Amino acid sequence: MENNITDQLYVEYNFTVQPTEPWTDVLMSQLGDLHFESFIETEKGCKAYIRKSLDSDNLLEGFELMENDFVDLAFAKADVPPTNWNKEWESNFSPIMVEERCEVRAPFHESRGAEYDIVIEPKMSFGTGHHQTTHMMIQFLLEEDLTGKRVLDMGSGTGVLAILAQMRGAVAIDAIDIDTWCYENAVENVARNKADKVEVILGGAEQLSGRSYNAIIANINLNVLLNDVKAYSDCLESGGVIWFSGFYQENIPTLVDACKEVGLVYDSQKERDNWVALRMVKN
Ligand SMILES: C[S@@+](CC[C@H](N)C(=O)[O-])C[C@H]1O[C@@H](n2cnc3c(N)ncnc32)[C@H](O)[C@@H]1O
Repeated sequence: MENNITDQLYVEYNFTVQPTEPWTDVLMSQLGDLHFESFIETEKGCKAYIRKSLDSDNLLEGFELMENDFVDLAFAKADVPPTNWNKEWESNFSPIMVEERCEVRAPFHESRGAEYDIVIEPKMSFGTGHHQTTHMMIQFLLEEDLTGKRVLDMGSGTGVLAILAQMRGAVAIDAIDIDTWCYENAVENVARNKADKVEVILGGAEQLSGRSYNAIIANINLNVLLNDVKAYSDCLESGGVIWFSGFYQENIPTLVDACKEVGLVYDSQKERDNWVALRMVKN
């Protein structure tokens, strides 16, 4: 399996975005919904990568941003030569430290002995702690006492937040992701960090029926959160906490309104470069 994952074939879409602000961020967020797995910002927009097996000639037909009058979008695409993603990461991935307490590093980085030392081999999955949203979720988890709690990490990516939840005392953690690649990668990272209370599950909100949690982590994107917020709330116990991220400051009222409808009350927020993370509590 290791070789299959490292040597998958990818297609690169090189996007020109006019104006780049704020549209490159919006574009990357929306491409995530179309199964693009990683992004590199460029001066003129971004490069986005999708597995060749998920690409098609008409992939972007009907894509909303292409028809948006406020932004000019153009792209060129090309096959990426077979790549050893482990090697790529070795040259690109620097360890990060959050609040001087939680380090997220790759296996080839030496440990600095942080209170929470998480080893992640991200390959093509989201969640190295470098992204603003992951960083804020780590901060929230460091502030919360999860002792004895049952936790859901929805949209778990590399599994970094589920692993941290166990380190913070959670006794049962479900890490659910809709993407097969993320699922496989999270299984590996959970084993690597000996996070034996984390169960990795492939799927989306349909996996939640009959489950119940004391706390939920959901770092995904606005569309998915709005669509699935009721399912999340339904499996959160009264008094439970839910953290959301994966959207911008301007989206807060929309999400808070949708939360109100399903009994979730605003508590507090964090911001990083216009990205936001919210802490909400269930009535
Ligand atoms: C922004 S990443 C977050 C990864 C990680 N939790 C972190 O904080 O770094 C969002 C993840 O949600 C997953 N995802 C997208 N839509 C989803 C859905 N409907 N249900 C579950 N997971 C989803 C993606 O595959 C991706 O891994």
